[in-house]
Amino acid sequence: MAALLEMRGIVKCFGAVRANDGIDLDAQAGEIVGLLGENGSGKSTLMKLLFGMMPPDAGGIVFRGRELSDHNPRMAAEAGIAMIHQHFTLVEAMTVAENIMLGWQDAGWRLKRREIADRIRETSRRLGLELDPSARVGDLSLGRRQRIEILKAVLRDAELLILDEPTSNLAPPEVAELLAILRHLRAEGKGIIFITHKLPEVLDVCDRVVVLRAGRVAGFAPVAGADRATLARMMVGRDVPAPQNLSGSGTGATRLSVSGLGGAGIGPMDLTLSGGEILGLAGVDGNGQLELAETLAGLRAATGGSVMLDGRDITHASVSARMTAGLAYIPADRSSTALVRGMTIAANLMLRDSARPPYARRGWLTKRATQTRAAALMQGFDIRAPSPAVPAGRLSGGNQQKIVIARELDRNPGLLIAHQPTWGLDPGATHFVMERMLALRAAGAAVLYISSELEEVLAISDRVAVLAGGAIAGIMPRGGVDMAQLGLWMSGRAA
Ligand SMILES: Nc1ncnc2c1ncn2[C@@H]1O[C@H](COP(=O)(O)OP(=O)(O)OP(=O)(O)O)[C@@H](O)[C@H]1O
Repeated sequence: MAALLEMRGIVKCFGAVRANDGIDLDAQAGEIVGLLGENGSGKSTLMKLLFGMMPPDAGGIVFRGRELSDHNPRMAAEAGIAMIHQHFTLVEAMTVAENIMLGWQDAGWRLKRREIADRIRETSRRLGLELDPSARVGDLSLGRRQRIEILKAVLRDAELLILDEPTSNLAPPEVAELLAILRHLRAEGKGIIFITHKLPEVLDVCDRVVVLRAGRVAGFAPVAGADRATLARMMVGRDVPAPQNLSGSGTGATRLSVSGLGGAGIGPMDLTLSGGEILGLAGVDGNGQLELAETLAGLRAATGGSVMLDGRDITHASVSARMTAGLAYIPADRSSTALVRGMTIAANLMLRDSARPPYARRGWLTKRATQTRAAALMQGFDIRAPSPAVPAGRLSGGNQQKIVIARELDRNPGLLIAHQPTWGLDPGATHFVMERMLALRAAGAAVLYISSELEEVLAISDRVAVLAGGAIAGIMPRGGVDMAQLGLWMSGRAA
């Protein structure tokens, strides 16, 4: 049987960077191909070329037996390829059905509202999308919005769906639902290219993996018989050990003391964190994680209670006063809140030090000091880019995240608030970041590690707390973790 998709010898360079360096990739109808690779290995670039978002420098694409060249996204969609973007192109004030209709007129479709609603209901039931045509998009979770994009693709008869890290912003139940939807799509004969760094997802749903490294195919294998260690080794080219969480005394003086803290979506809440301690905050996303992190970082106002850092009251302190007091913050949504995409890597790395000697003198950044520090951080954190002078927005997603992590960790903070710090990072980078958090702990810092990845929280924390409904449902020491109890807390059923 001819392949649904054949990409041959694909090359794409950005200046001196060979983002794709002669890549071959096939996909069949009715199969899920996992496209894996380290941060910056060329996955997104390859998919952008396939979808016609930019032209390759060399190579050929054959889709359903026809050569696809000089195409743009519209032509790719007409040929039967759909790209499910991470940032959705939906109008929030409109209903699901209205959003589906947008663009249909262009495609020459003339359907009555009722017929459209019927089609949506039928397809939604068949694929397990659980979408109500009359629901307002603004009221729907991220997972549901993503499903509207999948629905759009299916209703337009897409034969190949590209999903680039589709699970990174989803809560665990929604991840499981998405994987079930992918299985339905496969059963209907669709081809799927699935990019993810989460190896359990790959093992769960993919038929085959193709692994990229530095713009080339480093390996491919059927998923049957593979395990996490094999996949991680194929991606990184070496074994990725589990982080060693050894000492973890937590016996230092209290660094963070939160009492009766309230704000929009959270509280009142009490929390203490000692130096030399990592407190893992588990829980299903959307239960006040963002609100708590932003209130502690000074981006949202507290409406009650107090926050003390090293004995100083910072409840109403500005963001910069908190930073000066020793607080560092890695937000979950790094690309829009913590990075200035148009600014260089060096400038982004220096954002917090732009007024401090030796990096700044009389209000001006000193070029040599900043370049030297930026180059050192790029090396230390394995930020892959041609030079510190490249705009941050040109880096791969994972490398952009490493800029923020490097900047915040390098300041040797007394208190680090890390919200989903490993989102978008490959296994090697994830391991590295966890090791750095442990080093920070060993140096006496307090770390609040907020993550919906329970496995990570359990691996790194000295105590595990659960946030549910904007409140701390309970806290237990790492040694005595009771999974059943954790589950109850996470589901919001206190027991
Ligand atoms: N528009 C661009 N201009 C310059 N360089 C780019 C551009 N887009 C990508 N690159 C470079 O191409 C390389 C591959 O990037 P790509 O985004 O394809 O990686 P990726 O495998 O998707 O990574 P990640 O897992 O971090 O998302 C990187 O070195 C990146 O910096």
